[in-house]
Amino acid sequence: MRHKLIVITGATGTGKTTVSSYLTKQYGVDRVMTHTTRPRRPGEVDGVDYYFETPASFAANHYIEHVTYAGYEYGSSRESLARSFAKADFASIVLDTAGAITYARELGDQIAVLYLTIEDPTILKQRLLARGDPEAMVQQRLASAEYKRDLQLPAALKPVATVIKNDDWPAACKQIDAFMAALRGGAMAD
Ligand SMILES: Nc1nc2c(ncn2[C@@H]2O[C@H](COP(=O)(O)OP(=O)(O)O)[C@@H](O)[C@H]2O)c(=O)[nH]1
Ligand SMILES: Nc1ncnc2c1ncn2[C@@H]1O[C@H](COP(=O)(O)OP(=O)(O)O)[C@@H](O)[C@H]1O
Repeated sequence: MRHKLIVITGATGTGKTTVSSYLTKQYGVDRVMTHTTRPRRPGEVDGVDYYFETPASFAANHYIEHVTYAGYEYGSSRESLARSFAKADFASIVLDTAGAITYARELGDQIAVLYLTIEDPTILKQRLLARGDPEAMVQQRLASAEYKRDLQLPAALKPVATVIKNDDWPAACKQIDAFMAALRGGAMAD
């Protein structure tokens, strides 16, 4: 069976990290760790949620792609991807839509894309505050061009993305389960 990378993308607060954890718990999908210069949120752990970097240490790594999102740097490395594939046949990675487009172009049919969306984005603010994000960080995030951009599924991802509506978590799980059944069926047949 070939390795598959599930790229999870969508706007801040739509549930990307939650979906990634669900895939790990339910399906043993290993999450590819990425690097960031963003400060840690309460409860986040270095090497578990991200590799937290200083601007200098961030610049010293080698990335498949890297982006600036709401004023901070984020990047993903080939080494992290190889580490996940050594552990499991399926891996996931959480990316902004710019990163997802790069992965779709570079890795072709080795990836599958989940695009997360919610009907009423105004409730995202409450979700971010409930998650424990500082108010100032939430304001900065929701005002960013990247956040606004990621509220729409980019045209380049339309042919490869499965849209998951995450207004309601049990309903989202059903969509993810259907996606995994199709993906595992397809990967077995490869
Ligand atoms: N392109 C790219 N995006 C990343 C990477 N790591 C994280 N991101 C994205 O950066 C954005 C901001 O992430 P984060 O600060 O954790 O905020 P969150 O989306 O609110 O959880 C999200 O869209 C992440 O998916 C990466 O290595 N490359
Ligand atoms: N369907 C849902 N209904 C209510 N809250 C949710 C739902 N999905 C995720 N959340 C919560 O919303 C917050 C943001 O989710 P998270 O997975 O961190 O988003 P992202 O990684 O896309 O920024 C978290 O506190 C999470 O527990």
